[in-house]
Parts: sequence; structure tokens; C-alpha cells
Amino acid sequence: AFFIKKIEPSSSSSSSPMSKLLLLPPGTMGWPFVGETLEFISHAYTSCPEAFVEKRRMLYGTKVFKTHLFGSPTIVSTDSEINRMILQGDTASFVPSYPRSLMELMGESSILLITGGLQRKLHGLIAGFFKSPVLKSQITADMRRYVEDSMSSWEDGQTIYIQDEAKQIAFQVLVKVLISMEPGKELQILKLQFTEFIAGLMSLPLKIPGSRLYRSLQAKKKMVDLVKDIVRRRRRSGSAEEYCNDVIDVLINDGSDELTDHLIAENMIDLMIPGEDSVPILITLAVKYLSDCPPALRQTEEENTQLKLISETKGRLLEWDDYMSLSFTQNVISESLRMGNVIAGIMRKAMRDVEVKGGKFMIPKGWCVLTYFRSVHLDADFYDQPFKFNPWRWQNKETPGGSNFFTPFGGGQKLCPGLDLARLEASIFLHHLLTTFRWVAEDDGVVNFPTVRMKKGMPIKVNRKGV
Ligand code: HEM
Repeated sequence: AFFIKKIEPSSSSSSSPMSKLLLLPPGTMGWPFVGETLEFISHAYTSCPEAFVEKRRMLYGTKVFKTHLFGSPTIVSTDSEINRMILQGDTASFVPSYPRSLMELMGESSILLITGGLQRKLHGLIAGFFKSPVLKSQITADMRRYVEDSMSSWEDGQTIYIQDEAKQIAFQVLVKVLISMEPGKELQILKLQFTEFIAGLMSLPLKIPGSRLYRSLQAKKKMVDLVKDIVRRRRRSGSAEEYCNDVIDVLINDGSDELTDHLIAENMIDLMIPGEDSVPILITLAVKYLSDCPPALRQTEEENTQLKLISETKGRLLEWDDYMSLSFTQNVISESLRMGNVIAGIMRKAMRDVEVKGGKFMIPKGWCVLTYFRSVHLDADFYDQPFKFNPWRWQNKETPGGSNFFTPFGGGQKLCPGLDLARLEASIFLHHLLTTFRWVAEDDGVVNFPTVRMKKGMPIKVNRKGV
């Protein structure tokens, strides 16, 4: 059921301007300059951001429409087939394109923005490292240690803000795996600069002293300089040649001239973003959805308690594969990804005219495309009662990476290389939370813009379980 057929985009650069116009999907370009951006953002701030898209789907009767967002003529697609084609598209057809502030802060050598041979090389090196057995074992041990350290200080009756705890732990894990920095004073300073850096990701593209973007760029520069120092020291000591301890070692070891100190340092900072944002938010949402669904909470707890008993009986610590084999817990994580839409969609720019839907529509050269995963993930055509948290719907389905209509980690050449790591971290956090504590959750709501998060940080009142 999850077999994916690659659909090649076909060029139609020979079409006349008139026929191009006729092939544009339905839709309106909105107001001069701002287009429909304000309406898009005002919906994005509500609990139902997909309403912007749904309204147009109803109006035009298609899952794809044209509009004008963030300064660019844009095609929005909630059609899983078109989305798949765009994700699979080669760089002659589509390149990543995001709002200006985000592109400035990522930097031109960021893996999220580059294409071609260099992107493939970086992607391959990072993905390969994340699959290595030595690293898997080290990450599992680190994550477990950080989770246990954090949870050991929780007292009975205390209110814990899951979002903050998860952010701290997931950031520690990524910084360790990327640059081998352990928790401590240096990491605290890095974290402060990092918070300053990401605050500007969705800011006005105004680069004057004092502006949000300017301050974020300054913070990034300081972090890049710090990581460059580490890279230089490693190159001098030659330690990476013997054994790859972290991503810096992997990139240095490749020996390619393209992987300069600056490129490595810049990418290490960008790769910390999932540690502050995507992974902890996934964990927080899973705790939220489980708190709201007692049968799912019970079943996840049972599965994890059983695993804990097995590990205690055998007298061995749990490994990567143990956590990943918790099938119901993985279904909870899939369902949290589906409903929570940590990454609501990705953006590309068409490098040439591209026909979609067998020539029915055209994405003109220079236009942006927003593949809006959120609407696909909440589409009743694919998911029965899509707004209901139902981890059982994933039973007997192979979903770690995704399918045509489940793309939380993107797809194609840019498919997230951290997808298993994200699942592992969520799994370890849930395992320790569920086997150590009972809790009562306070009411809290999801905020969807500019990034997904919980309004109050997901406060829960915890009590340690009896031994
Ligand atoms: C819940 C957690 C996560 C989600 C939802 C997520 C989602 C995504 C998505 C949708 C993309 C595709 C972007 C595009 O096509 O332009 C992506 C790419 C990427 N992700 Fe993740 N991610 C997560 C965690 C992680 C983690 C833990 C890492 C580890 C460092 C990571 C590293 C990357 C990298 C390096 C890319 C770029 C790949 C490339 O362009 O070749 N992600 N992620």
C-alpha cells in the first residue's frame, strides 16, 4: 500500500505565455504586494491553520491552487501526488526557497538550501553516520543519561513543563552528536546564543543594527566562530582520522576541499535546530495527545512496562533497536507527527515550467510551491476521522519514513536523515516518563505559528510510581 511511484516532471517550456496562463491552477493573487499573506498568517495563528487552504479547496474544487505568499507568486499543493513529484523533483526543476530571513540565517552553504552534488555528499555523510551501529549505541546511552538526569530531579507533586524539559534534553543530544560538547557552562552559553539565533528565523528581512534579524545573525556568527575553532583543532590533532566520534569528524574525514571549515561550522549550527524545535515539539505533542486519550496512554504504558521488565530480568540496558521495536509507541509517534505537523510543509521554487497532473496544471518557472503536508495529513480521503488521535490506525503499516500521504520527514533526495533519531528520542523520553511517573496534565493548547508549540509549555503534575 505504501509503494511509491516516481513521477517525472515533464517540461513544457515550448508552451506559449497564453497557454501557460490557461494551465495555471485556479486561485487569486490577492492584494498588490502582500497577496494573500495576511489571510494566510491570520489563519496560521488559529488552532485550524489549514482553514486557509480548505476554504480554497472547497471554492475551486481542486487540491491545488495559485496565490501570492511572502512576496512570491505561489502554487499551494495539498495533493499528495503533486507533493511527491515535487519532493522527488531534480534540481533542474525545483530548488529550496524560503522567506528571506530564514535563508539569510541558514546561510548559503546550509544543507537545507543547497542542491546538487554538494547536498548529496553532505546528506550521504550525515545519513550514513546516523546509521552506524557505534553511533546508535552512543546516542542511545547519551539520550538515556540525559533523560534520567533530568527526571531524577522531579519531585512528587511538582509541575513539570514538558516542552522545556524536552528542549533541554534534545538539544543536549544533538550538540553531543554534532560537535561532542557535553552539558556544562560552554553548552549553556551556546544555548543562549542559539535561542537568539532562532528567534530571527521568521522575522522581517531588515538587516540594520538592532533589528531582530541583525541580532540573530550576530548570534549565529559567534556560534560559527566557536565551532570553526573546534574544527581547526580537530584538523590539527588529526583525531578524526582514527575514529569518527561526531558529525564534525565525519565531515573532516571525508577530506573534500568543498567541505571548508566555514561550511562545516555553519551546518553544525543549522543542524541544531531540530534539537531545539522539531524533536522536543514532537515529544511534547505525544505527551499532550496521550494525556487526552487514556486508552492509548494505558496501552503505551503497558508496552513500555513490559520492555522494562524484560531488560531488568535480563540485566541489560536497553539499546536503540529495543526502543524502536516498541510498535505501539512508534504508532503513537506516527500519529503525533500526523496530527501535530511539526513541519507543516516545505517550499520550493520552480527552475523551469513544470506540468503536473498529466499536463492539467502548470507550475511556471520562477514561482514558489508550498507543499502543504498538514492538509494531506488531515485529509479525510486518506484518514478516517482525521482530527481524532488514533494510534491504532497505524497498526500493520510500515511508516518510519513515510508514504505518499504521510510525509512528516519530507521525501526524495532531501528526506530527513534524522528521522530515526527523532523517533528514537521520542521513544526514550516516553519510555522513562511512562515507566517512572503518573501525571495529571493541565489544560493547554497548541500554537501553530510561526512554529508549532504548546501555549503553556505542556505543564503536568507528576508523581513517582511505587517501586
Ligand atoms: C520530529 C523531528 C523532525 C522532523 C519533523 C523533520 C522534518 C524534516 C523535513 C520535512 C525535512 C525535508 C526538508 C526539505 O525537503 O526541504 C528535513 C530535512 C532534514 N532534516 Fe529533519 N526533521 C526532524 C528531525 C531531524 C533531526 C533530529 C535531524 C538531525 C540532525 C534532522 C536533520 C535534517 C537534515 C540534515 C535535513 C536536510 C536534508 C537534506 O536537505 O539533504 N532532522 N527534516
